Amino acid sequence: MHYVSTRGQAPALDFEATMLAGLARDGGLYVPERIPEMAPAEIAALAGAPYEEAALRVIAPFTGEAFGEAALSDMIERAYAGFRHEARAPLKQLAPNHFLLELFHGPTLAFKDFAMQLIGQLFQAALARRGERICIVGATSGDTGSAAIEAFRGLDNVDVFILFPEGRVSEVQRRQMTTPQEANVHALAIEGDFDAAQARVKDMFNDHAFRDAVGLAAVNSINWARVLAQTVYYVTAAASLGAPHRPVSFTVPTGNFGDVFAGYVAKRMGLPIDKLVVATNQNDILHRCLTTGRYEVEGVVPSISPSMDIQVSSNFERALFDVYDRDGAAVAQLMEEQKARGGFALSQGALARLREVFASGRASEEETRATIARTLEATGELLCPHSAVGVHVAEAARARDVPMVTLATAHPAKFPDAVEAATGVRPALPPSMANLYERPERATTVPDDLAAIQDLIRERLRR
Ligand SMILES: Cc1ncc(COP(=O)(O)O)c(C=O)c1O
Ligand SMILES: N[C@@H](CCOP(=O)(O)O)C(=O)O
Repeated sequence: MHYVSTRGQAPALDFEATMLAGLARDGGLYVPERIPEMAPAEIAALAGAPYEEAALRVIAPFTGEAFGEAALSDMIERAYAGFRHEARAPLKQLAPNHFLLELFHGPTLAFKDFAMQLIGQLFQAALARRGERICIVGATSGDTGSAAIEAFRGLDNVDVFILFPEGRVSEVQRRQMTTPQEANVHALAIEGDFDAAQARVKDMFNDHAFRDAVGLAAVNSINWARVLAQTVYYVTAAASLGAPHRPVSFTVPTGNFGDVFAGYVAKRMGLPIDKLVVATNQNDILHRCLTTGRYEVEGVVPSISPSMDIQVSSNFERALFDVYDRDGAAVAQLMEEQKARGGFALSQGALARLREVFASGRASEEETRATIARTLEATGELLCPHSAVGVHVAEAARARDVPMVTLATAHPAKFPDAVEAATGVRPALPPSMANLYERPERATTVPDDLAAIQDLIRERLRR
């Protein structure tokens, strides 16, 4: 199995090299040369199967020769052993034909753990075999950072630098990143928003001398392995609702488009997904784009769902690659336009092809708060604000005869202020995090300046 860049100019790589590379050297994102398909009988066999078995069946065809099946199976077992729910990704019914897929039972209370716990294992196996060390630099709007730190803390062949937007993550998210005391963990508060942080990370990958000198690696959904691991829970959810014999739709709270793109991969593998509904908060560039055909970056406006406060949505590039018939030059030109002019117009054909798969909607702050309150009252389920954006959009988008699954992407206790303001109920952290507020914090504030951040990283690596 080989992977190609969405901008068409980087060499094709196998799975392990793709995972270690992160961003392609032409600035693009890696995608599989072809998507392996699952036969209907294979999908049906996963109904009720343990999550780990489904993960092995979904992931193995993408990893090729990189890991033997037994080794991959062991890594998957270890990755999910620390989840607090036996089903890993349980489905709960909210209303007739509307289900919630709870993705927050991992160690850091967000869906990121599904991929990060696994790629922690995959990285360690690859690095041990190669005798290499890496320097992870990630950007986060709150959840990727804590999940990455949890997966890589304390490893002696990995340094983890996480750029989070200063003052724009919840206190729990910040403390999850600033309280680990291991020397290989570096929490950096950038004076800018998530888009700035992600742009600086991509700048570092595009500075090939720096990239090679420090052994740069990616844990954002820049890394194909992240997207791949997130594909699994679409398959388990659909199979338990009757796939392949019954279509299912998903509503996905969306920011960087990685999670919903994982759903798209599942659809391409043969999962009978009717619609993938992109749910945005007031930072609604994706909803506007799917509505008007124009992708126009506006300034990020902070919201009560801060992890989705994103305007430059990295993985949209992967979807564009497909709807532009895998024409890397066309995608590179759109990305250039976005960088130079802050936006681009989709061709009519590309827009039509996107709309065949994706629908979209947006939730205002008020609608998000009202959904948290209403859902608690009607179902007893306490939603985090991101999941509430999803539920609000799903309620408008769902068809009577197709089950809708809304992804619950984080635990409400990560956003206690917003949840309490909406409901009067302050969600408690799980016991493992009970003393989070007492632990000492450690973070360095950095300007939104590439050279300054690179200097800091070089200096920390020299110590
Ligand atoms: C809690 C939560 N919900 C939703 C999202 C959006 O996911 P994506 O960026 O993959 O679109 C994020 C951030 O990634 C998140 O942390
Ligand atoms: N919401 C994310 C933003 C980064 O997304 P990623 O999937 O590309 O890592 C976060 O919480 O950090």
